[in-house]
Amino acid sequence: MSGKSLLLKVILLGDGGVGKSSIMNRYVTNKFDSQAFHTIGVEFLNRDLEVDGRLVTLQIWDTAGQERFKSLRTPFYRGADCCLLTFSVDDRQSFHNLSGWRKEFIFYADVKEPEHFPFVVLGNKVDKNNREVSTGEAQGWCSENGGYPYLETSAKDDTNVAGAFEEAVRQVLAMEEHMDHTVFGHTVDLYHSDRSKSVCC
Ligand SMILES: Nc1nc2c(ncn2[C@@H]2O[C@H](COP(=O)(O)OP(=O)(O)OP(=O)(O)O)[C@@H](O)[C@H]2O)c(=O)[nH]1
Ligand SMILES: [Mg+2]
Repeated sequence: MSGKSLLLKVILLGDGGVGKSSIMNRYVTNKFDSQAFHTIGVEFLNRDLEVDGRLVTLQIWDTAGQERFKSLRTPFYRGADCCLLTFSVDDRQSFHNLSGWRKEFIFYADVKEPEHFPFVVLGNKVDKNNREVSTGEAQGWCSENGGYPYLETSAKDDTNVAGAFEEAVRQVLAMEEHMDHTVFGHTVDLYHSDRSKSVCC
């Protein structure tokens, strides 16, 4: 296990009321408030964890989902290592809005290669029995829209909350590994292209 802790910024996005603050608070403080207030702007909390032998400090950014707070949240998207796109399984509209959230994130975070960015999709409030979005439908959207991992959570019951953040870390680490290999590949390519140039001139 490496002794050095890696600082990762993960950001929770999704409609107002889907449970973003509740997920963050459940994970960091192990508390749940059944009458939580809407977030205004952004808030963040840190938590250390270990994933596959790597020590990680997660900086979790919780954003305000209500449309009227858009200008307060978007300046904080830059530098995020992973984005947790969140909807509530008892709210079909929040599921339909996932594409819009992804688009907003890519634009304001200025993501250069959106197809390689680690998104994770969370279907929250699985403890409720008035479900409007099935597991299969959500999984279908994830596989058609970039092959994102999908996790069903309940901040209330503490279902899969830790698992969601661990998955986020795994996605980032996997991406880093992929980038390392890509950079190595490019180095070799550049070497060859330089040589061919010198032959030409
Ligand atoms: N039953 C149930 N209720 C939940 C769950 N998560 C959150 N809630 C409730 O849903 C309401 C909204 O939760 P929040 O965490 O404030 O939602 P949010 O996504 O942060 O909303 P904004 O800050 O407006 O963007 C609150 O009353 C929570 O208690 C859950 O897993 N199950
Ligand atoms: Mg909130």
